[in-house]
Amino acid sequence: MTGDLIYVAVIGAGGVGSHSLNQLNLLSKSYPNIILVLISRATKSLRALDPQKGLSLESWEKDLDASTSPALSIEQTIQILTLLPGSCVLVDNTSNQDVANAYPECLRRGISVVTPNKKAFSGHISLWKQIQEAAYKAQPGHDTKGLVYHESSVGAGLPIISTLKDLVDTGDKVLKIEGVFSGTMSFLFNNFAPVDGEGGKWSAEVKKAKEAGFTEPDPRDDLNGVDVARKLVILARICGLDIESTDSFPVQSLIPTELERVKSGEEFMEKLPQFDSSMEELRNEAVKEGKVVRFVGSIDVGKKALKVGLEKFGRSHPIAGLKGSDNIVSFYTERYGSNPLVVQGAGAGGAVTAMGVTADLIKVIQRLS
Ligand SMILES: NC(=O)C1=CN([C@@H]2O[C@H](COP(=O)(O)OP(=O)(O)OC[C@H]3O[C@@H](n4cnc5c(N)ncnc54)[C@H](OP(=O)(O)O)[C@@H]3O)[C@@H](O)[C@H]2O)C=CC1
Ligand SMILES: N[C@@H](CC=O)C(=O)O
Ligand code: NA
Repeated sequence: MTGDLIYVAVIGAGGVGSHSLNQLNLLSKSYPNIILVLISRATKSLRALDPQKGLSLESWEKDLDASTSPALSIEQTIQILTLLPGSCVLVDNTSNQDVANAYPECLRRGISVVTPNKKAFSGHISLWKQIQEAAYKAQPGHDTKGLVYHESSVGAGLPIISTLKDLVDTGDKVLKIEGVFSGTMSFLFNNFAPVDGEGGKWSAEVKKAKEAGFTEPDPRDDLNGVDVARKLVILARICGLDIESTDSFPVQSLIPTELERVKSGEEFMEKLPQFDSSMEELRNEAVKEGKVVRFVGSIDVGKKALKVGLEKFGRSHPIAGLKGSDNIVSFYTERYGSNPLVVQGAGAGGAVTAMGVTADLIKVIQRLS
């Protein structure tokens, strides 16, 4: 399929970003009208000398490594995209707040946004409202505005946001959403407190989750429950609830009190083994009841009540039997009655998260073509 040129800028080339760039390379075989004009990391950037030709999607990694150009600010990136003579898409593969804060400006300038970054959609409600206001809608006066897609901000590539939007847009009434929303927490509890057999050491499992690329850049953002809280805020807002921020409801943190003030993620990881025994107590308490402990979240839409934290489950419960980094999300709605619509599968990891980003990019390209 061909069409007008679509200029793409990718910010962030880490665990998700590198897979996203490699998937973009594959995508460009079917959509030769895609032109990669820049890649930016926290420390360096790479710009196409000729924006009509773009960067090589085959050798982007080597070319970026060899680049001596400094990082670009989001303002510089917007400026570069604004001067291009066609449709532009910003792919934000960072967890950066400044980049997230700039989405309304991008959208107003007609730059579409595709991202797994949760910060914009789960931050203060005022930013969410600015994004909704600035994004394209099929209404007079909106024809020059950008599109925004963020499937991977909840459950990585799993179709959670698209499913919820379809339920809402087709007039179903969503009553409750509940499940396991963190790939990291799922991996940790599935391995630390398995249904069968011996579990590993808590801190060793945290290290493995980080190495596997499941955690946030700073794993404390997973362990303090905020990552799950962010996902719930996003889903609740799609259901029409005006949740002000992640501070608006109870969120259980698994960070030991003694480590709350530790400065760096590295120091935190170093000291975490000292607290393994308190997690073991938690595990043993559940075992005595014939149960396992898991980290879950729920949204009761009618009561506008969100909740994040530990719960115990019987060994035959679907949440107890999850494997790997699997998420499970159950949507209880009027149409689906007492048998919820359930989405389950890997909820973290570079490749599956980038899949959601690339699928969103395809939607944007198809709508712009
Ligand atoms: N990992 C996962 O399983 C999932 C991740 N996500 C989300 O995806 C996003 C990326 O996660 P992940 O790839 O794991 O994180 P990484 O830490 O691996 O990568 C982050 C990237 O962002 C870059 N970066 C940070 N700040 C800036 C900035 N100001 N300007 C330009 N580049 C910047 C970093 O640059 P440098 O390389 O120079 O450090 C790095 O390349 C996050 O928002 C995360 O929440 C969502 C779902 C699942
Ligand atoms: N750190 C997150 C990544 C995906 O959102 C998780 O573990 O779920
Ligand atoms: Na998703």
